[in-house]
Amino acid sequence: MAKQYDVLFRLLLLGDSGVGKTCLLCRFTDNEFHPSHISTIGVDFKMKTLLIDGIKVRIQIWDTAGQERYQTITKQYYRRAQGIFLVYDITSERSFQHIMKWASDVDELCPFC
Ligand SMILES: Nc1nc2c(ncn2[C@@H]2O[C@H](COP(=O)(O)OP(=O)(O)OP(=O)(O)O)[C@@H](O)[C@H]2O)c(=O)[nH]1
Repeated sequence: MAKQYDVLFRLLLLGDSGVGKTCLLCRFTDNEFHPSHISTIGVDFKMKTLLIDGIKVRIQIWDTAGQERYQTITKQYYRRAQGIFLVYDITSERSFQHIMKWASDVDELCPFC
């Protein structure tokens, strides 16, 4: 059976609830947009495989809940990530200001990320 991928990258989306993390992920993996906001519960993930210079690169993107009540769960995923996207809503200054808080959580839990 042919190998499904050559390399795997695990990436993580972080940011306040409602900033559009799930929408970004759906657009990237399925090229779809769903206007309703259904809050992510805990963590979810999607994958996409790209062919780059003949190498099959599988990207596994973990979509985390922005709501504070799920942070005990979501923080367990920081260390496993090889890259982290900090997401904010360009129409919400508050969500932009909170990026500092998300970044400091990452620094604390995952200093070598
Ligand atoms: N106008 C506009 N609305 C967007 C865009 N991206 C997302 N939204 C809307 O923003 C809302 C929240 O999007 P989600 O992707 O569910 O937000 P989230 O960050 O995953 O939220 P949590 O799962 O609660 O952390 C939805 O109602 C989307 O329709 C965008 O680019 N433009």
